[in-house]
Amino acid sequence: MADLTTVLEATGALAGVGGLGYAKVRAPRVYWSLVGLPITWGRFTVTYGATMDVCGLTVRPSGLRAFVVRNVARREVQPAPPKVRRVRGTSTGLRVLLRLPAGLEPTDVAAASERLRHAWGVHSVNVVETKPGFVELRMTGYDVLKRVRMPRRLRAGSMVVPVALRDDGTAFVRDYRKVPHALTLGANQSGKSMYQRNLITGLAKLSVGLVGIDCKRGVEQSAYAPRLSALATTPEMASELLDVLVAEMESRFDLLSAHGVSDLWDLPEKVRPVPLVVLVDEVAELFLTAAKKDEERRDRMVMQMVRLGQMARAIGIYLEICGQRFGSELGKGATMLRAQLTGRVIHRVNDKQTAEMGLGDVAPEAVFAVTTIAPDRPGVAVAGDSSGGWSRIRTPETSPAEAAAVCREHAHLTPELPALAPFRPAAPAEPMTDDAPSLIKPRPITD
Ligand SMILES: Nc1ncnc2c1ncn2[C@@H]1O[C@H](COP(=O)(O)OP(=O)(O)OP(=O)(O)O)[C@@H](O)[C@H]1O
Repeated sequence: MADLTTVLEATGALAGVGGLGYAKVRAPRVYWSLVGLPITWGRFTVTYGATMDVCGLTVRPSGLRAFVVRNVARREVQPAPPKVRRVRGTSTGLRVLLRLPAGLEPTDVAAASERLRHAWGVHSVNVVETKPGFVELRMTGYDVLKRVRMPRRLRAGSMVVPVALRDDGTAFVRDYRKVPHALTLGANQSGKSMYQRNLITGLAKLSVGLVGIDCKRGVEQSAYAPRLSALATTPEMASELLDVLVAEMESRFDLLSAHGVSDLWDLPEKVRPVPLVVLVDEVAELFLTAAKKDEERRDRMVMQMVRLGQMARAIGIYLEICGQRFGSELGKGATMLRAQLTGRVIHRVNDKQTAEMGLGDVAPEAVFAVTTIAPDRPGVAVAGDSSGGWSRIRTPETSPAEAAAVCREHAHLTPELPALAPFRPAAPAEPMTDDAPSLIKPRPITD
């Protein structure tokens, strides 16, 4: 009987270990919540002081403080680590809020993040300054970018779109009012289209007008036709569409000045024009010219895009440009346009020069991170903006059919914009399936 009990206990224990092993691989969130989080929390609590000490993150209090608080001379007080203000477990990691003492700054803690990661046995440690004097250590217990699951609670806003997951487990959002124009770069098969698809899926649900420029004959964007207010599929159409957008920008500025305001969002709601997001797929198709005669049109298009980039934020027209490279080889004005696109999402690229094109001017420390993106991780990218901050992100998998279905479902949100009506694409006749992408023809332009 005793033997049977032992066998049953051993079998139960083995099943438990097997179950945990399975959960670790197949359900890392569950494993983290049940096993990783309690262990890490305990390890953090026990070793915090010693770890901060060996990482050089302790400071000796000032003489005055030593005297007032402890009533002893400064040399008698041991260096102390930052005060822990809050510890919070999440489904992907552990968050610790620290109050930095005088003499320590956020960059000191960020510089030690690799050492902290090893000390506490977590996948990554990101350091975020939450307000002056406070930093949050965002630890992730496992590689959250391996299989992307977006957080349940997402930041919402009239022009905020969650697009991907950051490696600290938070959502990466495109906030058009904060970063109006953006550039997405990446080599073939790096995940640019997936990124655009996630973006469109989010944008389609908002009260915005979407304008597509896809000079690969619309292979990517034609599927979104029901939700597009305009679509250009050739450089000639794109040139005419950009002229119309610039004219729209000028008339919106007249509206602003008539109401004595300088920003679209300051207009009374009933007269406020709908914001527009202009999505340009494979920008090189617009810029490259086969013949001398095309150069004039190309230069005009670049100029119109630069004008939109410089001024259109105030009147709610936002640029979202995507390509494989974006440097001076694209011609006159290309780098001037790139400077306006301060949001950057750089996927795997073929050479360091392209990574520098993408991030060298806004977040130079992130250039190296781009060069380390593995080819077997499509969809992983480095996102940076002009604040100098950057993070690794990865989009969830969204199929073309899913994106097309969202566009169909929200077709009723497509605004009627008379100026863009000639460019309004006809919707595909059949709903698109994943196996059979359907192409639609844009309506011919009529005068
Ligand atoms: N976030 C992701 N997670 C998993 N797989 C992804 C992700 N992003 C992209 N992929 C896969 O990688 C492959 C290439 O993706 P995608 O078509 O988006 O790349 P691309 O950069 O647009 O390529 P191209 O320039 O050749 O059109 C696809 O098979 C896609 O399913």
